[in-house]
Amino acid sequence: MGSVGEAPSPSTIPVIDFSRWNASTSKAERLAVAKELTDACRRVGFVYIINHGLSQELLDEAFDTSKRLFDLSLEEKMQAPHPDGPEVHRGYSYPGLEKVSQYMDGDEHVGEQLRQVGDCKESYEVGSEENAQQPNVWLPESTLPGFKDFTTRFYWECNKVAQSLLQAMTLGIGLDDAEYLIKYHSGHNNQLRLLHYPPVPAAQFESQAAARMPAHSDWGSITLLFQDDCGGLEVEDPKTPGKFVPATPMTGACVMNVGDLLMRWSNDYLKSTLHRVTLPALSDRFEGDQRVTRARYSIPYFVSADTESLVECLPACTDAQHPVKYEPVTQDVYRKVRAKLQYPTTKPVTAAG
Ligand SMILES: O=C(O)CCC(=O)C(=O)O
Ligand SMILES: [Fe+2]
Repeated sequence: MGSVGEAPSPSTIPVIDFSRWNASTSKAERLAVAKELTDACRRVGFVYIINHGLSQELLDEAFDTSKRLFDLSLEEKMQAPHPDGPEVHRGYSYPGLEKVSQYMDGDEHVGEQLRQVGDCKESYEVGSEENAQQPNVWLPESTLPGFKDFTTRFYWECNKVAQSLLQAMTLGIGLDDAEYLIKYHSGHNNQLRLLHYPPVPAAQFESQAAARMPAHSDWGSITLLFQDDCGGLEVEDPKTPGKFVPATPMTGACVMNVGDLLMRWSNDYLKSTLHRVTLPALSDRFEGDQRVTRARYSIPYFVSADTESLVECLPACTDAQHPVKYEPVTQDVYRKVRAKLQYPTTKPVTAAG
């Protein structure tokens, strides 16, 4: 494990004011934002986006909705259970069901061993209603009135931001066709995830019986992440492998990062960076005799290419000095290899974390 993070500095994770993209009609101004964004995605792989277009009111409602969901009893939440196995990633995952790891060789036995240390988190995944491969799993409306309506609306609002960011990146990368990336990202293969890391006695972390979310990279194209004020998200310092720096919460900002498939697509021009969730900052880490950690709520939105997309080196990312590094692969084949390691192939014995 890397060393504990130091104070964040904007030079580590850049901040981009995206109102300059949304409001601008000047080509030069848009190109400047696009270059800044692409540069951040190359150097760090992580960037704070401020003034992205989602109102604070909408974000507050998203966190309220998430809190209402996780405040339900386990029995109620299990009315929308994540289906068994790694194929469909929708509905409610109780603490310990999903194990995040960076292990990618495809050996299921190793995957099972990694799952011995449970991740102390619960989550709920929502997708497009039109994604037949990944059918949504909804709670009965009476269990959480308005949940389906709100999360569906929020999903499509996040997709608007994602599309603007992809357009800016297309320009920044230097692709001739301004719609190049958008064409592969209809939005129907994205995933909205509500995440709750419940309070846990510190001893469980100290004895390494539990973790929040170990270091990993995301699999898709880009991820937009909204986080509460708890803290704990850390990003690997691009200059010092193994050292993690905090991605300190910034009210209203979205933390954007590049995923593995976009890195591959760009012939490693863009960077998919390791990140993890540890305990909150020292100052407010523990409460009471049991030294219980604060709860954390976060909302990642994973943006993925459509399943049949053939991911082969972007035209602007190869030349004589930069030969193509990777074989073409479809989004679907790539996703299946990664998903297999995160969810057990058989049903675990208990439903409690
Ligand atoms: O909770 C967070 O802030 C990080 C979540 C994350 O990295 C993920 O779900 O891939
Ligand atoms: Fe992640």
